[in-house]
Amino acid sequence: MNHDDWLAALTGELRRHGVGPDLTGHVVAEAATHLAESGEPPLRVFGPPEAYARAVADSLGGPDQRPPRRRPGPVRLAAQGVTKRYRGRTVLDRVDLTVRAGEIAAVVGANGAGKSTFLRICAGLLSPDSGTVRIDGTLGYCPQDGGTAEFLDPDEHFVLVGAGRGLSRRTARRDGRVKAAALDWTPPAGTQARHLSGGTRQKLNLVLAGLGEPDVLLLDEPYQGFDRGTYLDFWHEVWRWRDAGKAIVVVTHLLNQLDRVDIVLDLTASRERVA
Ligand SMILES: Nc1ncnc2c1ncn2[C@@H]1O[C@H](COP(=O)(O)OP(=O)(O)OP(=O)(O)O)[C@@H](O)[C@H]1O
Repeated sequence: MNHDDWLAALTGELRRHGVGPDLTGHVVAEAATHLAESGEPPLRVFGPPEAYARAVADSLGGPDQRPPRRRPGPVRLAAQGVTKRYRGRTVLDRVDLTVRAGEIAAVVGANGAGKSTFLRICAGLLSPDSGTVRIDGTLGYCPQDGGTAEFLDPDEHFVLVGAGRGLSRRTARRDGRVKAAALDWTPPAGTQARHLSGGTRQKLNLVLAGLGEPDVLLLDEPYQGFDRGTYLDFWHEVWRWRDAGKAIVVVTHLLNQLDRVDIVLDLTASRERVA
């Protein structure tokens, strides 16, 4: 089944499941973008259109559809009125987000909606034009790409980042390797990051984000380049973090993940609302 046939079938299935025309258009456009970017066959990326449409429809069904979880704890991340402009163009307009210990928030929106910008502001790497972000606790950040040092091998990354989080060399290496194993990855000793595949570098990025068990995890589309098995491992790791009382923010543009999270911040919708 080619991309166009799959997208046409998805459109029909979404409508059959009672998804409205606007949201159907949005979901189909997102899927088309992802397919174009990944270059993979649609059946491999999303599965059969009827199953994907059902998952999307289920994810709109409200809290009953979500996996059971413990009661959330104290507020770990509080973003209020975050506004960012680039060359006079408003990318983020008074965005609010509150995430408590034991909660997962998804930041969604079309390409260019400002998801990465918002996460970089939350990570303290970028200043907002107005608004505030308060983080209570330690922080781990997994960038969309480029978070690794080309000439260091994975163990050297663990030691370097671990040192910043107060871990001894030995503990950092061990923690890094345990977290890598959760993603079904054995870091090769002596292989510099520049020689790792894109998906493997993302695994390294993700392991680094979680090193030392920070209280708040900011993950910017961390699963890009992951194969299907690793992708599932990734969500198990995120749920484990949630059960351990972490506050997690995951940037994504795949709507079929929304039933896996507790809070959804749709930046497209927020911009449309204030327009
Ligand atoms: N440093 C910058 N200078 C000017 N414009 C920028 C800068 N960084 C981002 N932008 C613009 O701000 C908008 C939001 O970018 P951002 O990367 O946050 O979006 P995104 O939602 O993460 O997109 P994607 O889904 O493609 O990753 C885009 O239009 C982008 O071109």
